[in-house]
Amino acid sequence: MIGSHVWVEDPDDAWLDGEVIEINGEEIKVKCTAKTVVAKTSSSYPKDPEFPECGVDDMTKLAYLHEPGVLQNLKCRYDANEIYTYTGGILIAVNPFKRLPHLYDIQVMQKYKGAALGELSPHPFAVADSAYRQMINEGISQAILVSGESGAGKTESTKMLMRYLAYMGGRVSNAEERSVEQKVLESNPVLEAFGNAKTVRNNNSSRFGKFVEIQFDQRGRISGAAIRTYLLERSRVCQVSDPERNYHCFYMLCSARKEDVEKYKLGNPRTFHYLNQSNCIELDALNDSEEYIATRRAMDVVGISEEEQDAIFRVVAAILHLGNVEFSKGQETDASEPKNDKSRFHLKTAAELFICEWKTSNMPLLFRCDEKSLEESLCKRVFVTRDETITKALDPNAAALSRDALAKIVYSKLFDWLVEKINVAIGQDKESKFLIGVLDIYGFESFKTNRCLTGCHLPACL
Ligand SMILES: Nc1ncnc2c1ncn2[C@@H]1O[C@H](COP(=O)(O)OP(=O)(O)OP(=O)(O)O)[C@@H](O)[C@H]1O
Repeated sequence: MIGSHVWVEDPDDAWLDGEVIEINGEEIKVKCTAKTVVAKTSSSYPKDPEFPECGVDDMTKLAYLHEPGVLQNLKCRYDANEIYTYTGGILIAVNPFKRLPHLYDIQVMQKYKGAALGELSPHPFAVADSAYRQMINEGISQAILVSGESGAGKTESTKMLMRYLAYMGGRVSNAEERSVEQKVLESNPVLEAFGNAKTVRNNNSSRFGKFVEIQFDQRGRISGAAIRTYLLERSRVCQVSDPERNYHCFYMLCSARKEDVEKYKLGNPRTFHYLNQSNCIELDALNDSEEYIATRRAMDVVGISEEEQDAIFRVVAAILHLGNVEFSKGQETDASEPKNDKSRFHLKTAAELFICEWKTSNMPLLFRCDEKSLEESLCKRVFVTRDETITKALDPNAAALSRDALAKIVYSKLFDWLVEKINVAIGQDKESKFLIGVLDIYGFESFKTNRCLTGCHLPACL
């Protein structure tokens, strides 16, 4: 109808609103603020002329629940620093990309305690409070799903949920003993050091899914917790492209205190193949050497001993050395061998670092190899049939693929071990009455092509 207000799609601004000034069959002419556009009637949407200036705190209150209406509402709330909005029982968070500490302080937590969902402004504390109340009142375990695009703010929202649950179910612990909730929150830096990396969208992107299970006793007090992780992105260990980085721990270790860098025979990260495939080495807002110290401290807090920490970083360094082993043609047909002295040095160092004195550590024995065995495992493949064992030499390309597969599997085992270790340190309550699970699932990304860049089909690449 002429004079009605509509939304029409726009290639630059996604949606433009304006007034219909002409109708020609299937097409309408719309006068927008900056320009007049012609659009198909079928791809235009009605606009609510009475839409409140500051938007609505629950999308279900919108006169029209369509894409331009939802986006307009989120935008005007965002402009007023209102980053949270409900859609019924679902909370939508828009990443503010700036700290808003007044939204999360203790007074705010107190305000949300016991308030019904929808009574106060939309907030992760309200969602956590509602889950906690339902668990107590109905005696049923609860789950909160946090989902969204990479960089949307899932991990930050998860931390807020955890903080609130810790506030509600926390015990008064003595100064010497750390509470379960403290340990869960303090395990974050360790998991982030080994499971997060810079991606195009997020400088601290979680490259794994995480399910945190908070266990409660009959009285609603936290009695234990467990962290389960899923689908660590293994391919990143060997392949990074501009402007992304590998896992933070590799850069941290290269920037560690001098004695550690010397002990692990490291140096400039640009000299390592697994790091220098991307030009992005340093990050503006992240000091790798400070992060190294902070990670070590966080490891102390979650109960990883000095000896275990050394074992962990030896494996990290060994992976970097392994990545620098290049192969050339060997003497036999289709065989391979380390390319030169430099490759031999890295192979030897990787083998040395992989061998540890695992006396008191219960870390799984990843390797117990000398240089020769490591070389053989990379340059040859062993097939075991019912009657015999066949050893086949691998050409340089295949040897490089075995090297990468080994690096990936070792790294993912190391990550699993760390998670296990954190769980032991936090302590689980097998007798717990109920639990609240928070699932922070891997942010999805949309690429033109989604595939493994090596083209190999090794399971370790998946
Ligand atoms: N509520 C918030 N307040 C302030 N900054 C935020 C908030 N949410 C997100 N950010 C900022 O955005 C960055 C990315 O957020 P976050 O790591 O939570 O995203 P994500 O959805 O978990 O991404 P990925 O799936 O890649 O791990 C954070 O490092 C932080 O700088």
